[in-house]
Amino acid sequence: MLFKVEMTINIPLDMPKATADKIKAEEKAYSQALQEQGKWRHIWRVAGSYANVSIFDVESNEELHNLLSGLPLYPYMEISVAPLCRHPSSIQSDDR
Ligand SMILES: O=C(O)C[C@H]1C=CC(=O)O1
Repeated sequence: MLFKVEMTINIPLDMPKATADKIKAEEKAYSQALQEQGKWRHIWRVAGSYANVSIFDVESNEELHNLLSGLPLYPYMEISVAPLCRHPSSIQSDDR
């Protein structure tokens, strides 16, 4: 199941830089592990914003929820999720 996920990050201004840097490093490792597993298919920075648009490929809504709620930056994110399905005009031979 494919989902578009938009994440906007709002780290509190009073969070110490060392703390923020640690959480960001954990987030990067978590994200890259999921990308290597094929679950986090795409991640794009939204130009001009501390936000990303991502594509996830998971087995269920529950799996997506568990992955997203495990993000180290999750407490500081606004997240929106949209389910995706195949576009009838797509020339791709599969959903990749
Ligand atoms: O920077 C972001 O967009 C937030 C977050 C998502 C993946 C990652 O490495 O950081």
